[in-house]
Amino acid sequence: MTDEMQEFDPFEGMSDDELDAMADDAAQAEDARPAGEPGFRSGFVALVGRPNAGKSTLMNACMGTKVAITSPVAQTTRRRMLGVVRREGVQIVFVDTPGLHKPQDSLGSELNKSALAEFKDVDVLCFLVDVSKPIGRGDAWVAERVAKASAKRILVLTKADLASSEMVNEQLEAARALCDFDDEIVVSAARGFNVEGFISLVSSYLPDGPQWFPDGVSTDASDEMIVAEFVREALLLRTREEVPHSIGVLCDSMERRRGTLVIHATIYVEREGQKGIIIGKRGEMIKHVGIDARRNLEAIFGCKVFLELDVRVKSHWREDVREIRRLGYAADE
Ligand SMILES: Nc1nc2c(ncn2[C@@H]2O[C@H](COP(=O)(O)OP(=O)(O)OP(=O)(O)O)[C@@H](O)[C@H]2O)c(=O)[nH]1
Repeated sequence: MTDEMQEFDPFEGMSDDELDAMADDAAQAEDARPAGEPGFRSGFVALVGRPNAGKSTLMNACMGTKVAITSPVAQTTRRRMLGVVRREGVQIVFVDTPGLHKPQDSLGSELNKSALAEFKDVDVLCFLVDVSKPIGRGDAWVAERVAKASAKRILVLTKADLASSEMVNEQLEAARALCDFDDEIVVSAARGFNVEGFISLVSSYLPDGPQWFPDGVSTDASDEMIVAEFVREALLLRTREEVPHSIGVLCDSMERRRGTLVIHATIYVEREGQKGIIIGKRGEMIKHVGIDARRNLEAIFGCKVFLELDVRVKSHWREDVREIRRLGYAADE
């Protein structure tokens, strides 16, 4: 670099006020969303709430297809996942987030970080509350963060099929006290009740904008990520107590051979005993996990799948951020 270049100051002669104004302009330009077709609306809509509130089930119901895995096990969702829904003149990009909870380990902290990161980047925040569970301190903690976000806020009471209309009204009242919401809706994703109403409500809060994803793209998840998640779902549905929480899955390879998708995935657990449970007597458990996962993967990929599974022990991986990152469960930096 020459002396002449080192001494060159592009801001020379500008006052502090002018420099501040320039910085503001630059920030605004960065915030500005690309223009879409006239009258087209779009935006990002995060589904947030406590574990098990029904976030993934609602996203799948809106999409009319299963992209996110679901189970009765708390903290099923370990990665933020996008689900794209298209309606006349509008594109909604749903963001399914991990359930917010009191973390017990590094994995839990990463999951919370990953969910909270969405609070500042979306157009609409949907706070999901399970109608069948008493509202507790955990909901209040989430609501406090929802209240501070600049996005539009919608209260979504889920699992309406599990409650009488009296219970729904009581829960609505309790949830309204948590935060000042722009709107509210009661749904049952399992029964399809008000799912279309929810899509319309969310759409009404979206700004003018571009089509963020081309037609035909329904998620940002890679094929490998989908494989790992569906193997994990099959395991969650067949294991109990601490075992489901100790499971991590990585898709090692995927290859198309004469119309068949040949997949190898590794299941990680924390202890030898857990490995034994997952393999099961004479390999029965792992065989059934493989069958369940394969059925779902064949439906998703639309072809025959050959799925090979290994089980390995990785002690205390849930406390090791490097391992958490390797498995894809860490919050983005
Ligand atoms: N009866 C009923 N059950 C539901 C409904 N929605 C979700 N569930 C069930 O509730 C459980 C949790 O649902 P998920 O969609 O996995 O919940 P989540 O909020 O994504 O959970 P995390 O991943 O832990 O954050 C599953 O067993 C679902 O089948 C509903 O509308 N009615």
